[in-house]
Amino acid sequence: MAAMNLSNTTTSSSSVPSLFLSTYPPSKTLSFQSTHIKNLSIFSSPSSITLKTTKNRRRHLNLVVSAVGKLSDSELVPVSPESDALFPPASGVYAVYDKNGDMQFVGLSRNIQASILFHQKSVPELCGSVKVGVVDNPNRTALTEAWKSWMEEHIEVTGKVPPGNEKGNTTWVRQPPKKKGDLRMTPGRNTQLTISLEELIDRVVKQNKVVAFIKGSRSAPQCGFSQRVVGILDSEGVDYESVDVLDEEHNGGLRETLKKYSNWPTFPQVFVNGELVGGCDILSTMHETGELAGLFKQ
Ligand SMILES: N[C@@H](CCC(=O)N[C@@H](CS)C(=O)NCC(=O)O)C(=O)O
Ligand code: FES
Repeated sequence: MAAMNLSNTTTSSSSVPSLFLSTYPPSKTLSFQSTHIKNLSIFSSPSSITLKTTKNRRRHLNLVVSAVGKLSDSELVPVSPESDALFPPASGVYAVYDKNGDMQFVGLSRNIQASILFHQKSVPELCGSVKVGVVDNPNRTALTEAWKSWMEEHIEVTGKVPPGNEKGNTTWVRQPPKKKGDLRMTPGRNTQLTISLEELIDRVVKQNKVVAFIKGSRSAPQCGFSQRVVGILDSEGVDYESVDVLDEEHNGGLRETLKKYSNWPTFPQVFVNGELVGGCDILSTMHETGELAGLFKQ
């Protein structure tokens, strides 16, 4: 926990009382001036000071107080995918060194433990050892300050930014999962089908566990009902195929043929294990009751 010392109280030449505070660990020295402050009461916590003025107005100062020490003073802990070195699931900064002891990356994280595990899995060859610094009061400013102080210290010593922090380097960042594309019933309008569209629909719904026939693509649904169903399937985390019934170029005639095939007049239509389950209303209810999750497990 950080402690604060009232190190000095002075009166400046303009007769405005000034207050100098220092923090321990010595992450920041803070000075404060106010014409409102005459008699002060000070209440402090690790993250803020409340100053009570003669007018009984409370003034809060949020401090950037962190328990992060210097990078050079932090302990270097060897890691490997097999090692059981456990880091705190806390907010803070971490520096990753390769097996030759060269620093590769300085990161900040809301969960140091999860971030390091992620790096160990994604780039084990670059993870030899790690230094961590927990930030006590992990607001955004405090985290950024801690990260900056480690970066600056490293740059001062080596004269360079760690390779993983160079502009454009994506080795250490989580890539958002790529959205699957939509399934197309034909390669294009000019392709002659050797089987009927009904048969093609039958194959698609029987050969894929979950198929959603929607208006628009899964990445840009063209109707609120379809959008809702895509959202439900995404949140269920199920692997599913989607077919855009509005795509006349690749799925010409599908809109009307599917209504006859399923005997269901509207879209979206969701099939599971070859059977029509329903549209937006049915899927929403089944999602809320948990029935859908059960069905996907079958
Ligand atoms: N209550 C329906 C709502 C879906 C709906 O009404 N869809 C309409 C408008 S998008 C539809 O597909 N109409 C037939 C068509 O556009 O061919 C459900 O639960 O799915
Ligand atoms: S396209 Fe209008 S409600 Fe679906």
